[in-house]
Order: sequence, then C-alpha cells, then structure tokens
Amino acid sequence: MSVQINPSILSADFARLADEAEAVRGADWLHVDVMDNHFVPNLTLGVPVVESLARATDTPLDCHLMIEDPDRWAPQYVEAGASSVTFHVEAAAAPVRLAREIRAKGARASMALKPATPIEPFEDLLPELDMLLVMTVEPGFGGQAFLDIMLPKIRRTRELIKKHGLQLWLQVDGGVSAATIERCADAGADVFVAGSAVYGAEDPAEAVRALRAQAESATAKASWACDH
Ligand SMILES: O=C(CO)[C@H](O)[C@H](O)COP(=O)(O)O
Repeated sequence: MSVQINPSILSADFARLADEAEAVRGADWLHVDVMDNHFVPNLTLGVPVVESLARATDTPLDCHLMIEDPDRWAPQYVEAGASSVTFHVEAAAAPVRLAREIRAKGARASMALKPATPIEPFEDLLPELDMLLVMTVEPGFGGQAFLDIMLPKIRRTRELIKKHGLQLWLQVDGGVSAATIERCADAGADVFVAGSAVYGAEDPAEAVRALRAQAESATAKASWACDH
C-alpha cells in the first residue's frame, strides 16, 4: 500500500516558488492552496501563478480550491496545468457535473469536506471522484493544530471506500506532522498534505522522506490496509 506526501506551498516563500518546488524534489505532488477571501478568510494565488508553477516544476500540482463558485473556476485550473483539482462540496453547485468536467479535461477530480461536513450524505458521489480530502483543520491558514476529532471521519470514509471497492485516494490536510501522521495513516488516510512540517524544517526534502517513512510504517500495521 503506497502513501503519498504532498508539501503545501502555503508555507513556502511565495517569491521563490520554483526554488521551493525544487526543495521538495521527491515529493509525490505539490499541494497548491487557492484561497479567495470569501470561502475562507485568506487570499493566496490564482490561475496565472498555477500556470507559471506548472511550467517551473516537473512535480504534478494538486490544487485545493478554497473558493466560492468552483463550478466556474475549477476547469480553468486544469487548463493552467493542475493534474488534480479539489473543490469543496460546501461551495459546489453541481459536484457531480463538476467532477465529470475535471476528469473530462484530463485531471484527477477530488472533493473536500470541511471539519463540520459529514461524509455520509456524499457516499453515492464517491465513484465520481479520484480523491476525497478530509480537512483536519478549518481551512484558511497553515500552522494550525491538528483536529483529532476528525479521526473517526477518516475511518468512516475509508470504510465506505472499501465497501464500494473503490480505488479512491483519501487525503488529509491540516496539522499533519511527525506527531500526527501515524494516527492519520492508521485511520485510513493515504495522501498526506504537510505545509509547516515540511517548509518549516531545516531540510524540506528530508522532512518529506521522514514523513513518508512514518506513514508507510503506520500503514503497514493498520488493519484497514492489512485485510484486503
Ligand atoms: O489547506 C490548508 C489550510 O487551509 C493547508 O494546506 C494546510 O493547512 C497546510 O498547512 P499545515 O500543514 O501547516 O497545517
């Protein structure tokens, strides 16, 4: 069972994004947090920056849209070069149509849930997705404390993925670090976004390697990964 580590450039130096992408060579994806100051109380970057970053790095871009009206904007992030686009179900007017459009344009379609949004009402949508993101902080800022109360939701989501026999990736984002990644992996996550734990480290590439080793070891012992 392979795990993926996605450094979040929210914690990187925005004036040196190409260098910061290079600093985490070996990471599976670069996680790009797009915030519009409406869906979340913070403002980051948009389509032109994603276009430039896609040209500057070979690492695929995993764009997490924390924006209103993702139905309008998400396809533009695929055109800008994102290989995976995550929209929030709380913001999408037509999540099934949007997931199909993202896939039709050639990217992986992913849907995110804020901490207070349960997974159960969206069980029937899972086959439309390539990844489900369970937020483990309230979206908007890096460096927040991991919400342990999200672990049961991660477990329930993994059970639903298994029940339907899907190859869906289960991503966690927010407060993921050496202190929390094993609990996430044990609960069923297999894609780990880490911002401050990677870019706050002296050697970001080494931090990616260390997080990967921890996640792999926890996954190897996890019951969800052993019994299939
Ligand atoms: O989506 C996000 C915030 O909304 C970020 O990706 C996330 O918070 C990463 O930062 P850290 O690992 O420092 O918590």
